[in-house]
Order: sequence, then C-alpha cells, then structure tokens
Amino acid sequence: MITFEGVTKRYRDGTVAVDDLDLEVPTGAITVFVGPSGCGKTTSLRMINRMLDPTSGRITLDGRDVREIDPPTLRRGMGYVIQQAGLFPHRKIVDNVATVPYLLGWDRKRARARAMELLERVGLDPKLAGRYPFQLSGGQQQRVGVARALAADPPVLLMDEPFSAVDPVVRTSLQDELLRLQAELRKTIVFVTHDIDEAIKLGDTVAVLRVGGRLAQVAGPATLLAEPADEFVRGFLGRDRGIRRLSFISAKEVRLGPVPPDLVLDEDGRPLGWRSGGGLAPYGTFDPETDSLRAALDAALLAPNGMAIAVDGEGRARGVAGRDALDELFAAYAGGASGPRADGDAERADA
Ligand SMILES: Nc1ncnc2c1ncn2[C@@H]1O[C@H](COP(=O)(O)OP(=O)(O)OP(=O)(O)O)[C@@H](O)[C@H]1O
Repeated sequence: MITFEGVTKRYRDGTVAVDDLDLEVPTGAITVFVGPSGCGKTTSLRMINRMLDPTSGRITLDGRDVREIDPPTLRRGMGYVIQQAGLFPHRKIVDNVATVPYLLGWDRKRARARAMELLERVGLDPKLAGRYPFQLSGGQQQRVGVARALAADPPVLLMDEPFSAVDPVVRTSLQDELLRLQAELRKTIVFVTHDIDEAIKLGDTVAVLRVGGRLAQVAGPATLLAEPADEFVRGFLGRDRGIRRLSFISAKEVRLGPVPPDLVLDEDGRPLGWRSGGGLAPYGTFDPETDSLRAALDAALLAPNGMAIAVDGEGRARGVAGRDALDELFAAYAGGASGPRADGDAERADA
C-alpha cells in the first residue's frame, strides 16, 4: 500500500500544488487521480517515485517512508508510463522494452526474450520489435510504453495521462487492454487523468482533486456517481451521472418474460430481428450474466417495440425484458447508492 500522510508540495515560486493530502492507495488495485488542469495530479504522482519530494508530510510504501529509499532502488519497483510513451527514438522497440532489464544487468538474450513476451502481452505483433518508435502509430507506441514499464515486473505502476494523446477509438482499446492486463497482473496502479469517464472506467478508487491541490472526494466509481460529496464533484462528474450509474448495476435481476413469437430466431435460437410487416426490425441484446443495466436499457432502446432480448453466452435468446421490467429496477435504484442488488464498487457490472 502507498499512503499520503498530510502531504503538501509548495514549489519555489510559492505555488501550492498539493495541499495536505491524505490518501491510501491500496495494493493490487487501480487508484485514479482525476481533476481539472493544474490541480496537482502529476505533482502527486511524481512524489511517489521521488522525482519530487514533498515540502511537508510523508509518503510511505508498505509502511516505509519513500525518502528512506534511494531513488534508483525505489524506481526499479515502480514502472512509469507517460503521455506519448517517451520512448528512446534511436532504440529499436525490443530494446526500448528491455531498458530496465538491461539496467538490472540481465544478459541480452534474457532481456530480449522478456521484451518479446511483453510485446505480445500488450497486444503488439512481435514483428514490430525490430522497428524504431517513429515507425509505430501513437497507440502502438503507448502499448510499448506500457510493456517497457512492466519489463522488470515492478509491483507498482505509475501512469501519467498515458492514453491522452491518442484518438478515442485507440484510447478505448488501450483502456480495455489495461483492464485485461490488470485482471491478470494485479499491480498497484496509480493513474493520472483529467478525463472523468476514463477515471470511472479504470478506477477501483477515484480520487478527485480540485485546483489548489486539495482532495475533493475519494471513493469507488459507483459511490462517486451516486453520492458526489459536493457541487464541485457533481459538476466535474457531468450531466449524465444517472445513466452512467447504471453501468455499475448488474442486469442479473431484470425480470424476463418468455420469447414472444414475433421474435425471429435462427436454427440455434439466436435472434435475427423482430417480425415487422414483411421484413425484420432491428433488435438489441444483453447478457444478464455479464452485462449491466445500462446495456439492458441500450438493448431496449434499439428495438422499435422497446423490448430488450436477454441472451446467453452463445447469443441464444433466453427471454425478453420490456420497459416495465426495466422501470422496476430503475425505480429501485433511483436516488441513492444502494438498491436491492447494489453491486456497486465491489463487483463492477461492466468491468
Ligand atoms: N516546477 C514548477 N514550479 C512552479 N509551479 C509548478 C511547477 N510544476 C507545476 N507547477 C504548478 O503546480 C500546480 C499543479 O501542477 P500539476 O502539473 O501537478 O497539475 P496537474 O493536475 O497534473 O495538471 P495537468 O492536468 O494540466 O497536467 C499548477 O498550478 C502548476 O502550474
């Protein structure tokens, strides 16, 4: 665990970037620092690996003040990923990824083998290993940045706006990839972003900072959406807070009715469309076992009759839910953080 205990950072010109921050960063989970530009996110992150030291207060790693650990040793246990990857331009991709293993004195063969394994892990074609960074797309470079940070298998990963410089589609796939990797690796990740949607998607814990470097709220994403601490947090979360909350509620409890005869199925029982005049009208599906209430609502909105089709893992229709069935659950969850089945932060419906 990493803790911030009364941490303040005042720069030489008097700017207070971080103001009396108390925070716990749990082991093996993703903690996101989010907030508007200049609120002290990067400063906070850089104090963890001692690129900066606090003016007062202390940061501990597993109970030990990081200032007792010399920076090279500390950083060996902390992968660091930044915006635009920060790759060495004159080194091949494989050697970029092997940077820390080389520094640790691994022999070249072992370091390169590790690099190749990591390139594959982050979803890159091993054929790219021999290229130089400028021969890769922005998204590919970010993946290399993540692979490089993971090379020596550090327990902690510090990520400073790592996906900000890529387009939204690539960004989504990088986020998905990070969640997939994290499910496997269970690193302690501190992730800085100014994008609240990214924070909610990735964070097990989200720390919202306000300008002046003060902590506004720290909570799991479902709690944050349901119970923003004040007007600043509410404003920062944006207008579709209610809809986004549905992503954290499982669709398991949606009451299903039987598959009606006007739903056309293929021979395996997978939906083809709603019978409509001489043709087929569009439909939407959700899997109650794995999807959220938001996915069920989306499925209902896709069909002209407002019916969401529940499917199993193979896509076979298991039942349907009309608006009344969804309304029952919306009513149960309206307003507060809890409801009959508040999966909330412990068990993310959309993760
Ligand atoms: N070296 C420095 N000297 C003086 N002030 C600084 C220095 N570095 C950062 N600051 C100031 O400290 C405050 C916090 O900066 P920081 O970079 O930590 O914010 P941030 O939340 O990461 O911002 P952004 O999202 O824009 O990157 C800002 O007001 C910034 O101008």
